[in-house]
Amino acid sequence: MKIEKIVLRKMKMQLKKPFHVSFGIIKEKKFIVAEVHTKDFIGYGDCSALPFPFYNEETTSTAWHILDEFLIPLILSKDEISHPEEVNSLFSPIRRNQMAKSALDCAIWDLYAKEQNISLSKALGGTKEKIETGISIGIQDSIDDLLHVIDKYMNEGYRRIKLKIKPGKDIKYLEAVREHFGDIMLMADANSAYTLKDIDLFKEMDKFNLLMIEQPLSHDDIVDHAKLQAVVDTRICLDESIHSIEDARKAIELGSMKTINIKVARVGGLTETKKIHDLCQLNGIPVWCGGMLDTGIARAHNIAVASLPNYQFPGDIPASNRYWDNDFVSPQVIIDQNSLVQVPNTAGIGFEPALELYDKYTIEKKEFVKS
Ligand SMILES: O=C(O)CCC(=O)C1=CC=C[C@@H](O)[C@@H]1C(=O)O
Ligand SMILES: [Mg+2]
Repeated sequence: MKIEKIVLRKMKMQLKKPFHVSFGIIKEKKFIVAEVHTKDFIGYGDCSALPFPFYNEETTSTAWHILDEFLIPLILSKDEISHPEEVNSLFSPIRRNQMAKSALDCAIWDLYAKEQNISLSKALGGTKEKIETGISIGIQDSIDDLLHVIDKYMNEGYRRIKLKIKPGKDIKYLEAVREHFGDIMLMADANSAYTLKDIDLFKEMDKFNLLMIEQPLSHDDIVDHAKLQAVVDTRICLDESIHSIEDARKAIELGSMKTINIKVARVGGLTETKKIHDLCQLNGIPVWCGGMLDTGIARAHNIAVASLPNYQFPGDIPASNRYWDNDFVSPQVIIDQNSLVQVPNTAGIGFEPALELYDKYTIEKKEFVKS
Protein backbone atom coordinates (compact mmCIF):
# COMPACT_ATOMS: atom_id res chain seq x y z
CA MET A 1 0.00 0.00 0.00
CA LYS A 2 1.46 3.34 -1.15
CA ILE A 3 -0.20 5.84 1.19
CA GLU A 4 -0.47 9.31 -0.37
CA LYS A 5 -2.58 11.24 2.13
CA ILE A 6 -4.16 10.95 5.57
CA VAL A 7 -7.16 13.04 6.65
CA LEU A 8 -8.17 13.48 10.29
CA ARG A 9 -11.67 14.65 11.15
CA LYS A 10 -12.71 15.50 14.71
CA MET A 11 -16.42 14.69 14.91
CA LYS A 12 -19.15 15.50 17.43
CA MET A 13 -22.47 13.65 17.70
CA GLN A 14 -25.11 13.97 20.41
CA LEU A 15 -26.30 10.69 21.93
CA LYS A 16 -30.06 10.13 21.70
CA LYS A 17 -30.04 9.76 25.50
CA PRO A 18 -27.24 10.32 28.07
CA PHE A 19 -25.35 7.12 28.98
CA HIS A 20 -24.73 6.92 32.76
CA VAL A 21 -21.80 4.80 33.94
CA SER A 22 -20.01 4.52 37.30
CA PHE A 23 -17.46 7.18 36.32
CA GLY A 24 -19.84 9.73 34.83
CA ILE A 25 -22.53 10.59 32.30
CA ILE A 26 -21.76 10.60 28.55
CA LYS A 27 -24.06 12.98 26.62
CA GLU A 28 -22.18 13.69 23.45
CA LYS A 29 -19.48 11.77 21.67
CA LYS A 30 -16.45 13.53 20.28
CA PHE A 31 -14.34 11.14 18.22
CA ILE A 32 -11.84 11.13 15.38
CA VAL A 33 -12.21 9.54 11.97
CA ALA A 34 -8.96 8.75 10.17
CA GLU A 35 -9.02 8.37 6.38
CA VAL A 36 -5.95 6.78 4.79
CA HIS A 37 -5.75 7.41 1.03
CA THR A 38 -3.89 5.56 -1.71
CA LYS A 39 -4.34 6.37 -5.40
CA ASP A 40 -7.32 4.01 -5.68
CA PHE A 41 -8.77 3.40 -2.22
CA ILE A 42 -9.61 5.04 1.15
CA GLY A 43 -9.34 3.11 4.40
CA TYR A 44 -11.35 4.30 7.44
CA GLY A 45 -10.65 3.99 11.15
CA ASP A 46 -12.17 5.57 14.27
CA CYS A 47 -10.42 6.81 17.37
CA SER A 48 -12.96 6.09 20.13
CA ALA A 49 -11.24 7.98 22.98
CA LEU A 50 -13.87 9.76 25.10
CA PRO A 51 -13.73 13.57 25.60
CA PHE A 52 -12.58 13.00 29.22
CA PRO A 53 -9.90 10.69 30.78
CA PHE A 54 -12.23 8.68 33.06
CA TYR A 55 -12.41 5.40 31.12
CA ASN A 56 -8.70 5.34 30.20
CA GLU A 57 -5.90 7.92 30.11
CA GLU A 58 -6.74 9.18 26.61
CA THR A 59 -9.09 11.92 25.45
CA THR A 60 -10.15 13.10 22.01
CA SER A 61 -7.60 15.94 22.33
CA THR A 62 -4.66 13.80 23.46
CA ALA A 63 -5.35 11.36 20.64
CA TRP A 64 -5.48 14.16 18.07
CA HIS A 65 -2.08 15.39 19.30
CA ILE A 66 -0.47 11.92 19.20
CA LEU A 67 -1.87 11.25 15.71
CA ASP A 68 -0.83 14.68 14.41
CA GLU A 69 2.66 14.86 15.96
CA PHE A 70 3.81 11.23 16.05
CA LEU A 71 1.72 8.49 14.43
CA ILE A 72 0.87 10.06 11.07
CA PRO A 73 4.48 11.22 10.45
CA LEU A 74 5.61 7.63 11.14
CA ILE A 75 3.16 6.23 8.56
CA LEU A 76 4.04 8.86 5.94
CA SER A 77 7.77 8.23 6.49
CA LYS A 78 7.33 4.77 4.91
CA ASP A 79 7.55 4.42 1.12
CA GLU A 80 5.17 1.48 1.24
CA ILE A 81 3.34 -0.65 3.81
CA SER A 82 3.06 -4.21 2.51
CA HIS A 83 0.83 -5.60 5.29
CA PRO A 84 -1.23 -3.87 8.02
CA GLU A 85 0.54 -5.96 10.68
CA GLU A 86 3.61 -3.74 10.11
CA VAL A 87 1.78 -0.77 11.69
CA ASN A 88 1.68 -2.37 15.15
CA SER A 89 5.50 -2.68 15.26
CA LEU A 90 6.02 0.72 13.58
CA PHE A 91 4.10 2.28 16.50
CA SER A 92 5.84 0.23 19.23
CA PRO A 93 8.33 3.01 20.29
CA ILE A 94 5.31 5.14 21.29
CA ARG A 95 4.05 4.24 24.74
CA ARG A 96 0.34 3.39 25.22
CA ASN A 97 -2.01 5.86 23.44
CA GLN A 98 -3.76 2.77 22.13
CA MET A 99 -6.93 4.50 20.93
CA ALA A 100 -4.93 6.94 18.83
CA LYS A 101 -2.94 4.03 17.36
CA SER A 102 -6.12 2.04 16.73
CA ALA A 103 -7.55 4.67 14.37
CA LEU A 104 -4.67 4.22 11.89
CA ASP A 105 -4.19 0.49 12.47
CA CYS A 106 -7.86 -0.10 11.63
CA ALA A 107 -7.88 2.30 8.66
CA ILE A 108 -4.89 0.50 7.15
CA TRP A 109 -6.51 -2.91 7.68
CA ASP A 110 -9.60 -1.58 5.85
CA LEU A 111 -7.38 -0.23 3.06
CA TYR A 112 -5.55 -3.57 2.77
CA ALA A 113 -8.80 -5.55 2.51
CA LYS A 114 -10.07 -3.15 -0.18
CA GLU A 115 -6.84 -3.53 -2.18
CA GLN A 116 -7.11 -7.34 -1.86
CA ASN A 117 -10.84 -7.06 -2.78
CA ILE A 118 -11.87 -9.15 0.24
CA SER A 119 -14.00 -8.36 3.29
CA LEU A 120 -12.20 -7.19 6.44
CA SER A 121 -13.69 -10.23 8.19
CA LYS A 122 -12.00 -12.53 5.68
CA ALA A 123 -8.71 -10.56 5.86
CA LEU A 124 -8.70 -11.09 9.66
CA GLY A 125 -9.54 -14.82 9.46
CA GLY A 126 -13.22 -14.48 10.36
CA THR A 127 -15.37 -17.62 10.17
CA LYS A 128 -18.89 -16.38 10.92
CA GLU A 129 -21.50 -14.87 8.56
CA LYS A 130 -23.54 -13.44 11.46
CA ILE A 131 -22.41 -12.23 14.87
CA GLU A 132 -24.43 -12.06 18.10
CA THR A 133 -24.83 -8.68 19.74
CA GLY A 134 -26.02 -7.47 23.13
CA ILE A 135 -27.19 -4.22 24.67
CA SER A 136 -25.37 -2.23 27.34
CA ILE A 137 -27.72 -0.25 29.59
CA GLY A 138 -26.49 2.72 31.58
CA ILE A 139 -27.25 3.21 35.28
CA GLN A 140 -30.93 4.09 35.65
CA ASP A 141 -32.50 6.42 38.27
CA SER A 142 -34.91 3.77 39.52
CA ILE A 143 -35.60 0.04 39.31
CA ASP A 144 -38.85 0.79 37.47
CA ASP A 145 -36.95 2.79 34.82
CA LEU A 146 -34.48 -0.08 34.44
CA LEU A 147 -37.21 -2.71 33.94
CA HIS A 148 -38.88 -0.51 31.27
CA VAL A 149 -35.60 0.00 29.42
CA ILE A 150 -34.81 -3.73 29.44
CA ASP A 151 -38.36 -4.50 28.19
CA LYS A 152 -37.90 -2.02 25.32
CA TYR A 153 -34.63 -3.55 24.15
CA MET A 154 -35.78 -7.15 24.52
CA ASN A 155 -38.75 -6.27 22.31
CA GLU A 156 -36.24 -4.93 19.75
CA GLY A 157 -34.61 -8.38 19.69
CA TYR A 158 -31.65 -8.05 22.09
CA ARG A 159 -31.03 -11.22 24.10
CA ARG A 160 -27.97 -10.30 26.15
CA ILE A 161 -28.49 -7.53 28.67
CA LYS A 162 -25.46 -5.74 30.20
CA LEU A 163 -26.20 -3.57 33.21
CA LYS A 164 -23.91 -0.89 34.55
CA ILE A 165 -23.63 -1.22 38.33
CA LYS A 166 -22.03 0.80 41.13
CA PRO A 167 -22.23 0.69 44.95
CA GLY A 168 -25.87 1.21 45.96
CA LYS A 169 -27.14 0.32 42.48
CA ASP A 170 -26.24 -3.35 42.28
CA ILE A 171 -27.88 -6.17 44.29
CA LYS A 172 -31.41 -4.66 44.42
CA TYR A 173 -31.31 -3.83 40.71
CA LEU A 174 -30.06 -7.31 39.74
CA GLU A 175 -32.64 -8.93 42.06
CA ALA A 176 -35.48 -6.98 40.43
CA VAL A 177 -34.31 -7.91 36.92
CA ARG A 178 -34.13 -11.61 37.82
CA GLU A 179 -37.59 -11.48 39.45
CA HIS A 180 -39.13 -9.68 36.46
CA PHE A 181 -37.41 -11.34 33.51
CA GLY A 182 -36.35 -14.75 34.84
CA ASP A 183 -33.21 -16.42 33.53
CA ILE A 184 -32.37 -14.02 30.68
CA MET A 185 -28.74 -13.70 29.55
CA LEU A 186 -27.65 -11.04 32.09
CA MET A 187 -24.26 -9.51 32.92
CA ALA A 188 -22.96 -6.55 34.93
CA ASP A 189 -20.21 -3.99 34.24
CA ALA A 190 -18.82 -2.15 37.29
CA ASN A 191 -16.15 -0.03 35.57
CA SER A 192 -13.82 -0.47 38.56
CA ALA A 193 -16.32 0.89 41.11
CA TYR A 194 -15.49 -1.73 43.81
CA THR A 195 -12.54 -3.07 45.83
CA LEU A 196 -11.66 -6.39 47.46
CA LYS A 197 -13.47 -5.09 50.57
CA ASP A 198 -16.66 -5.83 48.59
CA ILE A 199 -15.74 -9.51 48.18
CA ASP A 200 -18.85 -10.67 50.09
CA LEU A 201 -21.08 -8.61 47.80
CA PHE A 202 -19.62 -10.45 44.79
CA LYS A 203 -20.06 -13.80 46.53
CA GLU A 204 -23.74 -12.83 47.00
CA MET A 205 -23.99 -12.01 43.27
CA ASP A 206 -23.25 -15.68 42.48
CA LYS A 207 -26.97 -16.35 43.16
CA PHE A 208 -27.91 -14.32 40.06
CA ASN A 209 -26.17 -16.73 37.67
CA LEU A 210 -24.73 -13.80 35.69
CA LEU A 211 -22.97 -14.42 32.38
CA MET A 212 -20.04 -12.41 33.80
CA ILE A 213 -19.09 -9.44 35.94
CA GLU A 214 -16.98 -6.97 33.97
CA GLN A 215 -14.08 -5.05 35.56
CA PRO A 216 -15.29 -5.04 39.16
CA LEU A 217 -11.97 -3.81 40.58
CA SER A 218 -9.32 -1.23 39.76
CA HIS A 219 -8.76 -0.30 36.09
CA ASP A 220 -5.06 -1.27 36.25
CA ASP A 221 -5.31 -4.42 38.34
CA ILE A 222 -4.92 -8.13 37.57
CA VAL A 223 -3.77 -9.32 41.04
CA ASP A 224 -6.86 -8.53 43.11
CA HIS A 225 -9.06 -9.74 40.26
CA ALA A 226 -7.28 -13.12 40.54
CA LYS A 227 -8.09 -13.21 44.29
CA LEU A 228 -11.73 -12.36 43.53
CA GLN A 229 -12.05 -14.91 40.68
CA ALA A 230 -10.69 -17.61 43.04
CA VAL A 231 -13.62 -17.20 45.48
CA VAL A 232 -16.63 -16.53 43.22
CA ASP A 233 -18.34 -18.83 40.70
CA THR A 234 -19.35 -16.00 38.37
CA ARG A 235 -17.02 -15.41 35.42
CA ILE A 236 -14.90 -12.29 35.97
CA CYS A 237 -14.29 -10.32 32.74
CA LEU A 238 -11.45 -7.84 32.30
CA ASP A 239 -11.93 -4.72 30.18
CA GLU A 240 -9.89 -1.67 31.30
CA SER A 241 -7.00 -3.80 32.69
CA ILE A 242 -6.03 -5.31 29.35
CA HIS A 243 -4.20 -3.03 26.87
CA SER A 244 -1.96 -5.55 25.10
CA ILE A 245 -1.14 -9.20 24.57
CA GLU A 246 1.40 -8.91 27.39
CA ASP A 247 -1.34 -7.79 29.82
CA ALA A 248 -3.48 -10.70 28.62
CA ARG A 249 -0.63 -13.22 29.03
CA LYS A 250 0.01 -12.13 32.64
CA ALA A 251 -3.70 -12.10 33.53
CA ILE A 252 -4.12 -15.62 32.12
CA GLU A 253 -1.09 -16.82 34.10
CA LEU A 254 -2.51 -15.32 37.31
CA GLY A 255 -6.04 -16.60 36.68
CA SER A 256 -7.41 -13.04 36.89
CA MET A 257 -10.47 -13.69 34.75
CA LYS A 258 -12.40 -16.26 32.72
CA THR A 259 -13.07 -13.98 29.75
CA ILE A 260 -11.78 -10.76 28.20
CA ASN A 261 -13.77 -7.92 26.65
CA ILE A 262 -11.43 -7.13 23.75
CA LYS A 263 -12.09 -3.55 22.66
CA VAL A 264 -10.21 -2.94 19.42
CA ALA A 265 -9.74 0.72 20.45
CA ARG A 266 -8.35 -0.11 23.93
CA VAL A 267 -5.67 -2.51 22.66
CA GLY A 268 -4.37 -0.36 19.78
CA GLY A 269 -6.13 -1.88 16.81
CA LEU A 270 -6.88 -5.08 14.92
CA THR A 271 -3.40 -6.66 14.91
CA GLU A 272 -3.12 -6.64 18.73
CA THR A 273 -6.76 -7.73 18.93
CA LYS A 274 -5.98 -10.80 16.80
CA LYS A 275 -2.94 -11.63 18.95
CA ILE A 276 -5.04 -11.48 22.16
CA HIS A 277 -7.85 -13.46 20.52
CA ASP A 278 -5.38 -16.20 19.45
CA LEU A 279 -3.62 -16.35 22.87
CA CYS A 280 -6.97 -16.68 24.64
CA GLN A 281 -8.09 -19.37 22.21
CA LEU A 282 -4.86 -21.30 22.93
CA ASN A 283 -5.64 -21.08 26.68
CA GLY A 284 -9.33 -21.96 26.45
CA ILE A 285 -10.43 -18.43 27.40
CA PRO A 286 -13.47 -17.24 25.39
CA VAL A 287 -13.51 -13.57 24.39
CA TRP A 288 -16.10 -11.06 23.23
CA CYS A 289 -16.08 -7.68 21.47
CA GLY A 290 -16.59 -4.59 23.65
CA GLY A 291 -17.73 -1.22 22.37
CA MET A 292 -17.10 2.45 23.02
CA LEU A 293 -20.57 3.81 22.21
CA ASP A 294 -19.45 3.35 18.66
CA THR A 295 -20.41 5.17 15.53
CA GLY A 296 -20.48 3.50 12.16
CA ILE A 297 -16.83 2.97 11.27
CA ALA A 298 -15.72 1.58 14.66
CA ARG A 299 -18.83 -0.63 14.71
CA ALA A 300 -17.89 -1.94 11.25
CA HIS A 301 -14.44 -2.97 12.51
CA ASN A 302 -16.05 -4.59 15.56
CA ILE A 303 -18.47 -6.61 13.39
CA ALA A 304 -15.53 -7.91 11.32
CA VAL A 305 -13.39 -8.87 14.31
CA ALA A 306 -16.31 -10.48 16.17
CA SER A 307 -16.53 -12.98 13.29
CA LEU A 308 -13.28 -14.61 14.51
CA PRO A 309 -13.88 -18.10 15.97
CA ASN A 310 -13.04 -17.49 19.67
CA TYR A 311 -15.54 -14.64 20.03
CA GLN A 312 -18.04 -16.65 22.06
CA PHE A 313 -20.23 -14.11 23.88
CA PRO A 314 -22.53 -11.44 22.39
CA GLY A 315 -20.65 -8.17 21.77
CA ASP A 316 -21.42 -4.54 22.63
CA ILE A 317 -22.17 -4.04 18.94
CA PRO A 318 -25.71 -2.66 18.99
CA ALA A 319 -27.71 -1.45 15.99
CA SER A 320 -26.97 2.01 14.59
CA ASN A 321 -30.11 3.40 16.26
CA ARG A 322 -28.99 2.43 19.79
CA TYR A 323 -27.14 5.71 20.38
CA TRP A 324 -27.69 7.79 17.23
CA ASP A 325 -30.66 9.41 15.46
CA ASN A 326 -28.73 8.81 12.27
CA ASP A 327 -25.37 7.13 12.24
CA PHE A 328 -23.14 8.54 9.53
CA VAL A 329 -22.45 5.34 7.62
CA SER A 330 -24.56 3.40 5.17
CA PRO A 331 -26.03 0.90 5.29
CA GLN A 332 -27.21 1.39 8.89
CA VAL A 333 -26.68 -1.66 11.10
CA ILE A 334 -29.85 -3.45 12.21
CA ILE A 335 -30.27 -6.54 14.38
CA ASP A 336 -32.66 -9.44 13.70
CA GLN A 337 -35.03 -11.01 16.25
CA ASN A 338 -32.20 -13.26 17.47
CA SER A 339 -29.97 -10.26 18.09
CA LEU A 340 -27.76 -11.19 15.14
CA VAL A 341 -25.96 -8.79 12.77
CA GLN A 342 -24.92 -9.73 9.24
CA VAL A 343 -21.14 -9.67 8.61
CA PRO A 344 -20.56 -7.76 5.32
CA ASN A 345 -18.93 -9.80 2.53
CA THR A 346 -18.06 -6.78 0.38
CA ALA A 347 -14.50 -5.42 0.21
CA GLY A 348 -13.09 -3.79 3.33
CA ILE A 349 -15.34 -2.77 6.25
CA GLY A 350 -18.43 -3.04 4.03
CA PHE A 351 -19.84 0.35 5.01
CA GLU A 352 -19.51 3.79 3.41
CA PRO A 353 -19.43 7.12 5.29
CA ALA A 354 -22.59 9.11 4.55
CA LEU A 355 -20.65 12.05 3.09
CA GLU A 356 -23.70 14.33 3.25
CA LEU A 357 -23.57 13.95 7.05
CA TYR A 358 -19.79 14.14 7.29
CA ASP A 359 -19.69 17.94 7.28
CA LYS A 360 -22.63 18.17 9.70
CA TYR A 361 -20.64 16.27 12.32
CA THR A 362 -17.08 17.47 11.51
CA ILE A 363 -15.80 20.13 13.93
CA GLU A 364 -12.14 20.06 12.86
CA LYS A 365 -10.27 18.65 9.86
CA LYS A 366 -6.59 18.33 8.95
CA GLU A 367 -4.92 16.85 5.86
CA PHE A 368 -1.45 15.28 5.82
CA VAL A 369 -0.01 14.79 2.31
CA LYS A 370 3.05 12.61 1.76
CA SER A 371 5.93 14.82 0.61
O1 LIG B 1 -20.63 0.50 23.15
C1 LIG B 1 -21.60 0.09 23.83
O2 LIG B 1 -22.69 -0.20 23.38
C2 LIG B 1 -21.47 -0.02 25.32
C3 LIG B 1 -20.11 0.31 25.72
C4 LIG B 1 -19.94 0.35 27.18
O3 LIG B 1 -20.61 -0.31 27.94
C5 LIG B 1 -18.87 1.19 27.63
C6 LIG B 1 -18.36 2.14 26.82
C7 LIG B 1 -17.33 3.01 27.26
C8 LIG B 1 -16.90 2.95 28.50
C9 LIG B 1 -17.62 2.19 29.48
O4 LIG B 1 -18.58 3.02 30.02
C10 LIG B 1 -18.38 0.97 28.98
C11 LIG B 1 -17.53 -0.28 29.16
O5 LIG B 1 -16.72 -0.29 30.09
O6 LIG B 1 -17.68 -1.29 28.44
MG1 LIG C 1 -16.57 -2.33 30.35
